[in-house]
Amino acid sequence: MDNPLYSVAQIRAIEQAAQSQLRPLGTSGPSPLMRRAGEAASTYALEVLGGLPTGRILVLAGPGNNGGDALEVAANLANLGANVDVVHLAGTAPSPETGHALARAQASRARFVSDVADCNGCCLVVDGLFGIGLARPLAGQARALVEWTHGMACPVLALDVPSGLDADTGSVVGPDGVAVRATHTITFLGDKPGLHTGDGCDHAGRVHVNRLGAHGLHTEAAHARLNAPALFAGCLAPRRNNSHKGTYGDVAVLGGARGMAGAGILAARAALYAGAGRVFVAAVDPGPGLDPLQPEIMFRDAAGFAFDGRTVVAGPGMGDSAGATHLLSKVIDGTGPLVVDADALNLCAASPDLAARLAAHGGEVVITPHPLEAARLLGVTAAVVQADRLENARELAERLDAVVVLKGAGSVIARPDGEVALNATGNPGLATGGTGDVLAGLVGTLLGQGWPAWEAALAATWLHGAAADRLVAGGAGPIGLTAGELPRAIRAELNALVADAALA
Ligand SMILES: NC(=O)C1=CN([C@@H]2O[C@H](COP(=O)(O)OP(=O)(O)OC[C@H]3O[C@@H](n4cnc5c(N)ncnc54)[C@H](OP(=O)(O)O)[C@@H]3O)[C@@H](O)[C@H]2O)[C@@H](O)CC1
Ligand SMILES: Nc1ncnc2c1ncn2[C@@H]1O[C@H](COP(=O)(O)OP(=O)(O)O)[C@@H](O)[C@H]1O
Ligand SMILES: [K+]
Repeated sequence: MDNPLYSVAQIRAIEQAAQSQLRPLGTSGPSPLMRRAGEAASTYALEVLGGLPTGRILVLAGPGNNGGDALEVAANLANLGANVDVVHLAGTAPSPETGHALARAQASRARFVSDVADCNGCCLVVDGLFGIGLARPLAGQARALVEWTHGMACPVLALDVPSGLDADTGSVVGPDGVAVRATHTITFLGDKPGLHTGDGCDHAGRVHVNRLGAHGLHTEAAHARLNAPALFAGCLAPRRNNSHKGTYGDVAVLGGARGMAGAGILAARAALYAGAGRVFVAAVDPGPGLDPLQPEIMFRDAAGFAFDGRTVVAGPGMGDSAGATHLLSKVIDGTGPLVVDADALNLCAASPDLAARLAAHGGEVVITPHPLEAARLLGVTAAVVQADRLENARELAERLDAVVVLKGAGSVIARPDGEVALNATGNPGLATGGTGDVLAGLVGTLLGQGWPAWEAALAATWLHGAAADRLVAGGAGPIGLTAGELPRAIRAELNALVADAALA
């Protein structure tokens, strides 16, 4: 599988298998994995620094095997001639590997110091305090060290996982927890979901994976992966010459409540720019009747609108009136492809009956909640959702028998059978009103062209983020990026992807 992401439990199993495979036959001595981790991380540190530095390198080593990795790094870099300081939080029962690493570091030119008071001028911090063995929030000296790193302007290289971050969930451990904010993370044996969602997006920096030579051991199927065009490339197709607007699907946005017409228009514009054959706004209240900037969009009264045979994007600017609820229940009871977003999700959260009917919907369904909408659907708080985005997205997908896009930094795309993908495109420029409406319109267009829900959700999330990245690269953000700019950028990204796929 491309870009697999492994849970801590899976990494532990891989580690065990690798240890027995790599130990010399018939011996029970230390495995070479920690040595390899140390070598890989020292090489990567020099890459980050652009060669052997003249300045000092500070290595923070914790009590467990993550600390062992750090001590290997300290020994390696010192032996190469670097000026290395080590702060070591010694444990009471180090593993044999960590014992060896400590002896190597002590025998090297690395200087062991008791605190970081005279390390302010260093050119690199190596964070080897805690990895996948983090068991509780950081406190005492470990916490103080992490807080100190927050003031450093130099690169910070985390070993395996930024200390303080939960590798499974991407949340900082503890109600008032702290975690290292790395510029780079080198992660061992396999990539981990927590580095790519929620707080992980701010704490991991650039993620580099090193399998420590343990290839062929990743037999247990990872149920999470990083989203990438390869996962939906099979659905990308160039337009046939002998085609017409009917070939590319009708998208109807069920929205347009009084005072919220803009949300429906944004979803409709996204559908248009993503290539829908015909785009309607089926408005629950009398509204503008025209988008002067995009007169291609057709406005209809939702009450008399024929939703059958069309892909419905329900929710953007739909409101929660009795009329809106009635129309939503009508489209949920239909059989066509369906996107459920925003107000439509809140109505489902408030009505177990609607939610049950949604779960029974006959056609393809993608729901696109932000964390608060997901929380309402699950009957918990947004903080609970954010504390474990993967599991909550999975739970929602299973309950509603739908593909879920749990939005926010590192969007989680989940399938009812438990498969999950994390999306790495996008940036905080998207944290502005209306961008979710654009995503919903984009998903609807792909569904309307016959894409399965999973691929449509993967592609839409990837394209939406890539469009935002394109805008930022061109100077239109992240500050002040507007949702209305996204559709054209999505068009550019989609055409580029289709052209690439045609060449492949
Ligand atoms: N084994 C191998 O072959 C390989 C392992 N590898 C590396 O090992 C890492 C995993 O090592 P690990 O299992 O020792 O866990 P680690 O992350 O060092 O932390 C556990 C230690 O911290 C302690 N502790 C926990 N939380 C704490 C807190 N909040 N505050 C204070 N203490 C706390 C805990 O003590 P305790 O909870 O028992 O008090 C224990 O001493 C992995 O991420 C990778 O870097 C790689 O080299 C590949 C090969
Ligand atoms: N910090 C961020 N990083 C990446 N993507 C983000 C970030 N903040 C928001 N987004 C994306 O922007 C969109 C916001 O959607 P939503 O919250 O529904 O907004 P609205 O309802 O105003 O349209 C989602 O696709 C979400 O994933
Ligand atoms: K670490």
